[in-house]
Amino acid sequence: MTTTQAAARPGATAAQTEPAVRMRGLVKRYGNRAVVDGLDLDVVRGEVFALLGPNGAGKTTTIEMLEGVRERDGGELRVLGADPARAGRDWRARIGVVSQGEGAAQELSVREVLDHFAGYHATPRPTAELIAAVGLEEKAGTRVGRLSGGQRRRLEVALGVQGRPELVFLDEPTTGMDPVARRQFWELVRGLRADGTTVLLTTHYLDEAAQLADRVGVVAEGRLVEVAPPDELGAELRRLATVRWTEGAAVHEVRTESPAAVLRDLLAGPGDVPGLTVNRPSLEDVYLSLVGSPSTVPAEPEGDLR
Ligand SMILES: Nc1ncnc2c1ncn2[C@@H]1O[C@H](COP(=O)(O)OP(=O)(O)OP(=O)(O)O)[C@@H](O)[C@H]1O
Repeated sequence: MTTTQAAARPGATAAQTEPAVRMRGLVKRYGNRAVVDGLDLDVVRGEVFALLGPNGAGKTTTIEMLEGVRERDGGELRVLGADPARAGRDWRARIGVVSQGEGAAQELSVREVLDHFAGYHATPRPTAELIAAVGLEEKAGTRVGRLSGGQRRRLEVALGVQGRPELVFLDEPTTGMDPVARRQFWELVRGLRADGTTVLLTTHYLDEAAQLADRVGVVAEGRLVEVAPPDELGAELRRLATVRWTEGAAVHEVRTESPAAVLRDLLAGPGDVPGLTVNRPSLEDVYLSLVGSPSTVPAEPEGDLR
């Protein structure tokens, strides 16, 4: 595993420099199988952190242990300065949760549900503001049972941030949302971050992680494979560009740290260079490589320059 620490913001006080989330050797077992297998990670206050990983990697299990709804089998855990397994109601009021597949009361309208749950918070965000933030204005009077899956997801996101939590857990928050709703949600998260809220989210959308996260952690089989800002993930892999071109029926390919030099040599020759492309691994290529799936990053150069 690589870096798990992030720098504290300059000028932060001692209380603020304590990470929002601190895990050391976190373990969860089912039978004799560790589905979370020794996670070490700090999420600093005020950052947006995205956990990425294939289905079954252990992301939800990890988040549920952080929320205090699932017991851990080993390791140390501090969330907003407390052990989630023992923390009380005051602590719970400081966190917001959007979990997978939650269901709100079917018979109430969107506005009624939000008004109802507002009563559980000391200083709730106003219902109208929440409805606008998740783009449900046209559905404010609609019964929850009549909402589409994506609209219900938006309502769950609104409920998760209603109490102005210091720390928000968002487990696959945009699953089922259309592209417009997803972008609206991104704005909501950016607004939370601007207010100083710490956000820990899981997602299968790499563009979402790249757009939102200060850092991402890639989890595979219960272990953190790498932690880095999205544009630095897989730095080793990304150093290499792939230059491709064709000569007759043959496709040539060179992986290089200095594609400009390769291009200069190629273009110095007589005539055109058909099919010439230069590619660097995308975030998706890097991710696939980190989780051990076949990727589009070529293993070896298949051809020479001339
Ligand atoms: N109550 C349970 N009993 C036994 N195994 C469980 C239980 N809950 C989860 N698991 C197993 O733990 C592993 C991790 O599951 P988890 O839901 O944390 O993965 P995930 O990374 O969130 O996946 P996804 O991307 O599909 O949501 C999976 O193999 C799952 O089958």
